[in-house]
Amino acid sequence: MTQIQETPTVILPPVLSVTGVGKSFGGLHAVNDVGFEVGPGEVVGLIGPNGAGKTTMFNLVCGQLKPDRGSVLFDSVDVTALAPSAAKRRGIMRSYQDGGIFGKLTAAENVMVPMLARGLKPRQADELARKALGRLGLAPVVNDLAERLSGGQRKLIDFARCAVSEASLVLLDEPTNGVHPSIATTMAEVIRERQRNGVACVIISHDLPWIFSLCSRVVVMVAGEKMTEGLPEVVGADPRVHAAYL
Ligand SMILES: Nc1ncnc2c1ncn2[C@@H]1O[C@H](COP(=O)(O)OP(=O)(O)OP(=O)(O)O)[C@@H](O)[C@H]1O
Repeated sequence: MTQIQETPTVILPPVLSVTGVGKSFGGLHAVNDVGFEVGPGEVVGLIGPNGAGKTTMFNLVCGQLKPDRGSVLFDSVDVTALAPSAAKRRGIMRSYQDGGIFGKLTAAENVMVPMLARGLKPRQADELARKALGRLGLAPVVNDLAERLSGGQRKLIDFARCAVSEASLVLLDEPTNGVHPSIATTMAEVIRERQRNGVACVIISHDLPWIFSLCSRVVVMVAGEKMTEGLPEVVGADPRVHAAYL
């Protein structure tokens, strides 16, 4: 009789583990007792109406803000008290809602900065930067100063910078804002490619069709609290989520 051997299931520890995190500004609970996990190579959406606390949550994860309560573990190490530069060195990379780039540098130079910082030769960094920007439709403006470019183009520079990083966790804040839908599709392809290389990603977006098609799981925040989390199709059909957006 043939014996069928079961393949053992390997459960990898989460790359990011946020537990009971809270942050208040004066009397305002911007983030109130929120927890969620992100597995290695997982792409998770973070959605919610304006003022829900999503960007504050990113600031708490990457060390830009210190939580009043709770903990943030990255690769099973407590990074709650780490400075942003230390979090970055450990492998957490983020993009910013406003593009967060250097206006007096060219588009290519902006993308090169983190690559040079990690020791790549200028020529190699320049080549990779141009390639990443070209893929996002920015080939004609690679040599233009970032301050001369549109908000959408600056968002793409910020995205390209994340795409070429060696981070194992990337936090993207409204990456498709002001971006043409065809380029948003290319961005999703880039994120999936990074995912296949084991890079985990948390994405804040108000573009629900885009985020639902990309993520394996969606966390919903409303007024500083986690309302729910689950599969995109389940979250998308939840009347509480619809009500929160209305
Ligand atoms: N540094 C700060 N000082 C005071 N209040 C702040 C600060 N940062 C955020 N807030 C407040 O905390 C709440 C949550 O803001 P946050 O930017 O995290 O929300 P969000 O979900 O990212 O919103 P949006 O989708 O509009 O970007 C808001 O009421 C905001 O005004």
